[in-house]
Amino acid sequence: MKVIGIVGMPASGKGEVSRIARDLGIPVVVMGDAIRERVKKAGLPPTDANLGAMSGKLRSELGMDAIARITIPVIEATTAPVVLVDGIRGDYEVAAFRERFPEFTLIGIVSSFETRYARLANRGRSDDSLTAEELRARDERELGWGLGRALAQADYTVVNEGTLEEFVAEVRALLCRPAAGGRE
Ligand SMILES: Nc1ncnc2c1ncn2[C@@H]1O[C@H](COP(=O)(O)OP(=O)(O)OP(=O)(O)O)[C@@H](O)[C@H]1O
Repeated sequence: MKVIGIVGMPASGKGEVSRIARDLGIPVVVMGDAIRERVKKAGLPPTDANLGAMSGKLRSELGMDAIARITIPVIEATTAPVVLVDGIRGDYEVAAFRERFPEFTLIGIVSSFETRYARLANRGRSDDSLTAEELRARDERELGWGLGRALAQADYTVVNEGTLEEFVAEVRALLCRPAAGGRE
């Protein structure tokens, strides 16, 4: 089973990569869904603060690779030859996936703070109404989980500073490359 991981700062374009993969027929497992599910079960609204607190709780109880370990059986259950996993936040998670899936490939998505902040303003998800300070705080929280170290371990890096069309073309080409875990 080939597993492709996506890592990037908040609003760098990871969700767009998932959409492109689905269009190519590659199933996508979103690590954040495990957190959203648990926040919902706890009867809490899916705010940035609640999602962050639940992630922190799982990591402190089960270890820094907790969400990866919760996600591995979900990936395996797809029984697909290629699966994309969205939501990697730390180097411990990368290590867990690399250990379980020898053909694991990590793709890093990179966008500047200004670009990410401008795109968030247009997205309108329930946890998106952020000031620049709040986005900085979200960045800091995720960097604290080892996001920078995970990005540094990427096998491929895509800079997402241009148009969506340019990004889509670059990601499609990458996902179709056999060396990147692609389908051909
Ligand atoms: N190149 C681009 N041009 C214009 N808009 C873009 C581009 N890339 C992504 N976007 C938009 O920016 C927003 C953030 O992207 P996306 O949701 O994919 O980020 P993310 O990394 O999944 O974010 P998060 O970490 O918060 O889940 C989305 O509305 C997306 O459609």
